[in-house]
Amino acid sequence: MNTMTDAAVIAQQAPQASPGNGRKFGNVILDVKNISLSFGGVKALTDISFDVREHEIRAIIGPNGAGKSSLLNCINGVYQPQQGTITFRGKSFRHMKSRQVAEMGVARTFQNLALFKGMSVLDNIMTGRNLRIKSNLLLQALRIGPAEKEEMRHREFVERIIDFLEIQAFRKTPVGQLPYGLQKRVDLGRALAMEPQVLLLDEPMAGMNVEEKQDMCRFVLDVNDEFGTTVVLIEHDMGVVMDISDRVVVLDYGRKIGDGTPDEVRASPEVIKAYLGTSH
Ligand SMILES: Nc1ncnc2c1ncn2[C@@H]1O[C@H](COP(=O)(O)OP(=O)(O)OP(=O)(O)O)[C@@H](O)[C@H]1O
Repeated sequence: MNTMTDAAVIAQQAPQASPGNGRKFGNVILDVKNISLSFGGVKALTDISFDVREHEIRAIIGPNGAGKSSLLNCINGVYQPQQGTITFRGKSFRHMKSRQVAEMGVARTFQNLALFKGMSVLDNIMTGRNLRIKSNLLLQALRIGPAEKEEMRHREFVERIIDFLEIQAFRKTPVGQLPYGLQKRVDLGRALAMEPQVLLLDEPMAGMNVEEKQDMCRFVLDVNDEFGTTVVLIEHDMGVVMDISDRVVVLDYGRKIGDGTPDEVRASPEVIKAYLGTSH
């Protein structure tokens, strides 16, 4: 999306009822406090704080290089911020491994897909169940006793996700043969297979055509609505962000310059300036 289009959406769209209106949120499930992250001399994030409430759809936006992915990577345990804390369901951490974060109930999708291209849709989504597989590797390999029953249960769960995402026709298709929009949907399915309480989506609509974006929006809203999953998403498409988010955090040069409902954020002169002043 070009500069004027982004800025135009932020500044000129007629204020509408926020999608947050009438929606019920729970307590704070994720609390990011005073996070700072540097790579050598590059300050990727400076003193970032924001919270996410249960059942909310929370967007993180900002021009290229603003620090969005770095922030998601801190929440996810991929990056370890030099300062600040992240509290997830009352448990605080700064240096947590990705696997531990995942075990606590946080799943994510990736900007650049992290799927096994040669494996089927079903097997890719099944990899999302790994954290939940209890039986040992030998029993799994031999598919005997409790391992067989457990695998059946996981397969049933994965089939439900496949139905939910309307990708039944591609169950056995190697992921690499699918159009990009469907690959993104499989990536969402893999994250959903973890039964997350918080789903982090890194540019879920990137590279999609209009129809694919509409489908993905619907799935994100349905996941949030039907499973009550809290969603934190990075997205460049301002129309999408303003349509589906309850609250929006705005970053620029690693600092937070806005935080509020879509209406509040798009009325902010600082946010408008950040978008007009960039080639993104
Ligand atoms: N692993 C890294 N090593 C060094 N610098 C990094 C690393 N990751 C990010 N940065 C720097 O941190 C800053 C923020 O980058 P980040 O990727 O988080 O921004 P972004 O908002 O996600 O950008 P984009 O919209 O282009 O994906 C940039 O200056 C980037 O060059």
